[in-house]
Amino acid sequence: MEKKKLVLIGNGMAGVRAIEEILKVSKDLFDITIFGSEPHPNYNRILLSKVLQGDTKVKDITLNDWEWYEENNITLYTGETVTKINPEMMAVVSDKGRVVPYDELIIATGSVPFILPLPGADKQGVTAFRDIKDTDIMLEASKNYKKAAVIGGGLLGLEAARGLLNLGMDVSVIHIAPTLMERQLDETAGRLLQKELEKQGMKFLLEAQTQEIYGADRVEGLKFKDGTHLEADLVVMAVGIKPNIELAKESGIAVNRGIIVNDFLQTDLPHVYSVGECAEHNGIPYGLVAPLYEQAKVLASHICGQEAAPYQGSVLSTQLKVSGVEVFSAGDFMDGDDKKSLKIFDEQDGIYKKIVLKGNKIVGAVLFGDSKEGNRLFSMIKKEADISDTEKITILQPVGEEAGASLVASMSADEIICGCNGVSKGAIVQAIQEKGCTSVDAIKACTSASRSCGGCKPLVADVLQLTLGSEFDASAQKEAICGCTTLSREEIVDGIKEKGLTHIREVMNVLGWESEEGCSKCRPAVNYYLGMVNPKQYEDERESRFVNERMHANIQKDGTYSVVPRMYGGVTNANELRRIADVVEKYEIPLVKVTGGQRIDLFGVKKDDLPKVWQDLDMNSGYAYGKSLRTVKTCVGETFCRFGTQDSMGLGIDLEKKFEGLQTPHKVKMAVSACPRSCAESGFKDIGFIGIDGGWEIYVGGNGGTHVRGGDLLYKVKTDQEAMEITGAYLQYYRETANYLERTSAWIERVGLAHVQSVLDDKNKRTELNARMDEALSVYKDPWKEIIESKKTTKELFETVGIS
Ligand SMILES: Cc1cc2nc3c(=O)[nH]c(=O)nc-3n(C[C@H](O)[C@H](O)[C@H](O)COP(=O)(O)OP(=O)(O)OC[C@H]3O[C@@H](n4cnc5c(N)ncnc54)[C@H](O)[C@@H]3O)c2cc1C
Ligand SMILES: NC(=O)c1ccc[n+]([C@@H]2O[C@H](COP(=O)([O-])OP(=O)(O)OC[C@H]3O[C@@H](n4cnc5c(N)ncnc54)[C@H](O)[C@@H]3O)[C@@H](O)[C@H]2O)c1
Ligand code: SF4
Ligand code: FES
Repeated sequence: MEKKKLVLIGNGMAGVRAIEEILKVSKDLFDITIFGSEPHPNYNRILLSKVLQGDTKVKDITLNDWEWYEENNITLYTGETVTKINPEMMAVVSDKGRVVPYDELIIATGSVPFILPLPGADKQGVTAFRDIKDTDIMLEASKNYKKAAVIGGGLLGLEAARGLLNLGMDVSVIHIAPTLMERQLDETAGRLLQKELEKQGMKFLLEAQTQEIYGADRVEGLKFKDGTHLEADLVVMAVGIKPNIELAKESGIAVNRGIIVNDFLQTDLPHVYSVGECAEHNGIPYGLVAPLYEQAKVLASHICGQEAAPYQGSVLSTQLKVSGVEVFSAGDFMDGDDKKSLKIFDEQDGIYKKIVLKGNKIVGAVLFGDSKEGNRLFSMIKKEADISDTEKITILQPVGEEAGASLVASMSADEIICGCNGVSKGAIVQAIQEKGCTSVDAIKACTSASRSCGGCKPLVADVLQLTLGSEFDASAQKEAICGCTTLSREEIVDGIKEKGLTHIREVMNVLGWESEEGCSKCRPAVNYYLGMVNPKQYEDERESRFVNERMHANIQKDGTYSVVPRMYGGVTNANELRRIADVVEKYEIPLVKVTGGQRIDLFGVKKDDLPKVWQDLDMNSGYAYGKSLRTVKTCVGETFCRFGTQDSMGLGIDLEKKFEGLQTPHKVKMAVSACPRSCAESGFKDIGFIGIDGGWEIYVGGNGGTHVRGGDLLYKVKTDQEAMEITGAYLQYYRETANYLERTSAWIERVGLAHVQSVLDDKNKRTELNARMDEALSVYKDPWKEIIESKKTTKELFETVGIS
């Protein structure tokens, strides 16, 4: 049978999902041609926020690569826009003059960003945030300019603003309404969100109406209706979107705000369907992927001639993708008239939860500060669950057994885990049990769960853990650590444990390395894994370490070394300073510099002088070269600062003394600030502490380097002792599950904050982790003193070993 010709206009998320669904039904029904205006294969638009925030790269957000089109015999025209649909000829015409006939046509042209018709809106430096091109404009601007203004305090505007902050820009959000995200949040949640984002460094101008964008060729600022102005050299417009309907309208297809479709996504023109943000169903054009994917499924069944349940509209739920902020909103979230609400508001901890009830049914919810219950509430809203037999408050705050159990354990099989892709817990369990999926990536490939915004990854990991029990490994990734072996990190660590391996060579022999000697990638990694598994028995193989770690000093451009002595919590005294000054003079050290980590760096030390310098300094190594704890930066705190509510120096010194010398997969930096002003930059450290009234907030996964990342709030604790206990357990879990050379910022993204929290919530696990941490710390000896005391090591390092 000859295949029918299917043409898709719009190579975006909804259109291509419809094609995927069609191919699932049958690969032989259609000859498929796709037109896309953008020059890329189909990519995950949602993750552009993460690209801007520095968490991922453009190259990593492709959903269907070029090979996928080829493998499925799809003719793809990228960088080519369809300009005309000719219903009589049943053909489309592109801007390159190409004419392609169709038997069935799908219009999935998405939306266009709404650009305020302001004077100056066409100036250089004014952009929307919709596609890769816009993202590139912002990334580029951040390299040369400092002041960004984002117009629109909705989901898109706030995600853009967070990204620009991460890129080092000074960011102001101009919002027309009195509170943020007013389309998704009530006033209380909107204000809490504003407070939290202000803490992160965002500035806000509320109820502000922009009148003009001024500047010469490039934007220089914004003028407002009240006569005030704001300087800006980048302006991002995020004031909503409009369904992209021009092509359909000009072709005579019925349109309203969007292209009007029926319950099977058919337009009023025979053989022409529409799906995605451009389509309007029952008066609603949708702007989130979950409903668009539901539409794509119905369309696929219908176009393939299968019996399909009609599309009946979608209830929406949203989450803001800004790290450190938990915001969830679903359904009809405003109370009033016939709707009553139930609220919990913990002002001290900044937690606000609200459900909206219509009679006995939950119709909406807003969560701020703790969105763990989001999925459960969303399922109840979608099912229009009757709660007349339930103690109402337990819906917001489960008590007893339910509160203690993991969230996924208490979910029923039909409850949705991945909102974007509509994947239920039951479907994930089925993929684990019947298709042998053992990792989040495998589940993604089998079910599409976690394929879009990625927000459900921690829950998917929890379902895996629940279903696989002891066979589950949070960091299960089937990725060989290097070309010398096919084994992943987990397989190597398991091999070391199960077979009792104690040397690098033994690991390579027993676990079947392809190259006898290993390489510069696997030798240091195996060295670390061996030390991590057997801290007491394993003797570190110095030769497998990188040169700086072998020499316990950082080699410089000219072959000399830099030496950084430990200064606990950045605190020093006259004796230490005197000794440092004497050493500088005695060894003619050319540069003395204060580091960003609050200590003193001696640059230009000759290799032969290193042991003598260490001896004269009589201070511990600052490990400025190692994959270990570097510094604990502190502010002066309550001892001297009038804002301080906690003893930041005290906690910082205790932390540094306890964890110094700890071997970790990558370097670890900490900071302790005694109040939310965070002078020690606690939000951008691997572990950061911020003093609040009555305790500490602990942030994790922050990074201030090439991939800037704001830390996520792990816990709030009351005492220094609790802070130390959580830190020990957290660091040990990182040591045990991260890949060698994986920073905590990348690790927490991979395994998920919620997953780590679920491990640390368990008191027994915390105790066990701390016990293993104490064992690892018990073997620490200061390496400088060790070298000085061992003539053999001194001779080997400073007389025979060449540095390469
Ligand atoms: C930064 C950002 C973050 C987001 N985050 C989330 C989120 O967290 N969760 C969520 O659910 N949603 C999110 N969204 C929204 C989500 O990305 C969209 O709902 C989704 O991409 C819409 O899919 P679509 O296929 O309808 O449109 P699109 O993905 O826009 O695809 C339409 C494609 O058609 C092309 N096209 C248009 N006209 C023509 C023509 N005439 N000829 C050829 N090609 C044409 C366009 O160039 C475009 O590539 C986000 C959006 C952005 C911009
Ligand atoms: N996490 C997510 O789910 C996510 C993230 C980004 C984008 N998106 C989607 O992308 C689309 C676009 O997002 P959006 O935030 O632009 O749309 P939006 O309509 O949700 O928000 C636009 C905001 O801009 C404000 N606004 C309107 N005119 C203004 C003006 N003149 N000055 C200042 N503020 C003004 C509005 O009050 C509104 O809050 C939406 O469909 C959204 O759902 C979703
Ligand atoms: S973080 Fe707070 S307490 Fe610490 S120095 Fe800054 S203002 Fe003072
Ligand atoms: S909830 Fe967005 S990918 Fe699963």
